[in-house]
Amino acid sequence: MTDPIIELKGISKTFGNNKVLDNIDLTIYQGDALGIIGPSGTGKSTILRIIAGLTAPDSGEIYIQGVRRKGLIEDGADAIGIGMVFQQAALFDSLTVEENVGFLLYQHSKLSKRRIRDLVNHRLEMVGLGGIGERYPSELSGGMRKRVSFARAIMANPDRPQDSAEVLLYDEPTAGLDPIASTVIEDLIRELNSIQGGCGTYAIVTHQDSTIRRTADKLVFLYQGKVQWQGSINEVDTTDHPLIRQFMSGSIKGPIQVVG
Ligand SMILES: Nc1ncnc2c1ncn2[C@@H]1O[C@H](COP(=O)(O)OP(=O)(O)OP(=O)(O)O)[C@@H](O)[C@H]1O
Repeated sequence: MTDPIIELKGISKTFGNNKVLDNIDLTIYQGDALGIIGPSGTGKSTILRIIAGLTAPDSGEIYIQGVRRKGLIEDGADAIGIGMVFQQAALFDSLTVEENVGFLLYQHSKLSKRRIRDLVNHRLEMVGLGGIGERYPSELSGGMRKRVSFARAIMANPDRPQDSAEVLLYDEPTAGLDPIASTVIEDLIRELNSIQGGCGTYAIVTHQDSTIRRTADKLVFLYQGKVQWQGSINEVDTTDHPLIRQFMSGSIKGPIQVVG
């Protein structure tokens, strides 16, 4: 087994009266392809935001490569870069694709415009969108916008390699996509996992069966604030854990309360 790259210890988070995460322990190892699954509203996105340093837990500790994180990501950089691909591509509509992908480099680096353009083009090629840098997000399909947001998440500054994302967090990257567009994104997630300059470790939140099966090696199942089950992708079909059986079959009968 490789070393832990991210460790959550005793993480709790309450919104109002809603205790969303209740003393959660979770470890992500170098090279993990971890799927986080569970019914709606069980705190999957919240966990990703806590790992990314965008949301503070109420209690508990977060270790990044063995170093305890203090505060949020804005309070100090982690030892490794952690990138997040959001459910909505979250691109700036008034900027071109190139300006979106190179946004942080244009804002914060001393690299020349030409150098940034080359780096952006390379990333766009990695996601299969070479040559579209001049277009605006409104001119792209939903799947293309997601791929552009991938390119932005894996953008690296050669002057600050420590800022490159070593861990990527995907929040429902295939939600709302047709099955073929989903396959393109799923393949991309896997490819980024293996190619040089990609992101070797990732966690993915998804409801889509194909995405669970094609992108995750390990799974954690969240429900009622707790990690209720962990296992490999193969075990998801063989375990007789009642929560997993109900969830994977989509049955309304079982221990998971049907909301609405
Ligand atoms: N900033 C916030 N303020 C108040 N409540 C919040 C906030 N963020 C999340 N919540 C609540 O916390 C709960 C968990 O939300 P979260 O988005 O993490 O769930 P999820 O498992 O990702 O859900 P889904 O599968 O539907 O996307 C929900 O009840 C949500 O309404």
